[in-house]
Amino acid sequence: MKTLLVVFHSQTGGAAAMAEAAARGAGDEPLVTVRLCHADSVGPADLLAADAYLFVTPEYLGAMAGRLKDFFDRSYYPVLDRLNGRPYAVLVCAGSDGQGAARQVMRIATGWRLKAVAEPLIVCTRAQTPEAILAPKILAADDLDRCAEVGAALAAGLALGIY
Ligand SMILES: Cc1cc2nc3c(=O)[nH]c(=O)nc-3n(C[C@H](O)[C@H](O)[C@H](O)COP(=O)(O)O)c2cc1C
Repeated sequence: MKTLLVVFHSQTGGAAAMAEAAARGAGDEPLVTVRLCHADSVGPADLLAADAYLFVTPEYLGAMAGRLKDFFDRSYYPVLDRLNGRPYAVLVCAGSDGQGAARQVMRIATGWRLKAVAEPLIVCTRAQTPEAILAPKILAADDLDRCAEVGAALAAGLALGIY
């Protein structure tokens, strides 16, 4: 049995919905156990115990969410050189951009020598006003389907041992 660790943070629900959709997609693969975890609740031991990773974050101020960054800050050196070659993907929920957050996560993953198995998937909510940005997010079904596909592809590759 292989384990896929999905690590996320979310404030208004968008990234949480993306993480849940990806976990659901991955969950269809019987040979893979999926752990869906908030970034605050996981650390180095959880990374070492998993075989693949999905990092899911909102973009805040051009960067990944601070709570996901804290997870990386706590975990980076304890697992350095111990995750080499394991597969991962990044999902970002953004208002209108998302590239900065994706780039930051990928840079850390490169330091860990993880292997990207997909381009970062960015879902934009198009929220522009303070009220819209702070409102709970309901994502479109096709965007959630795309998240589920990333989870399913990662889990299938893991089960088949192709990474
Ligand atoms: C403090 C703050 C900063 C934000 N900065 C950006 C940004 O730099 N780029 C962007 O595209 N969206 C930005 N947004 C919009 C969020 O990425 C968007 O609302 C997203 O849905 C947040 O994910 P969540 O629903 O999981 O909390 C920002 C939102 C907040 C609250």
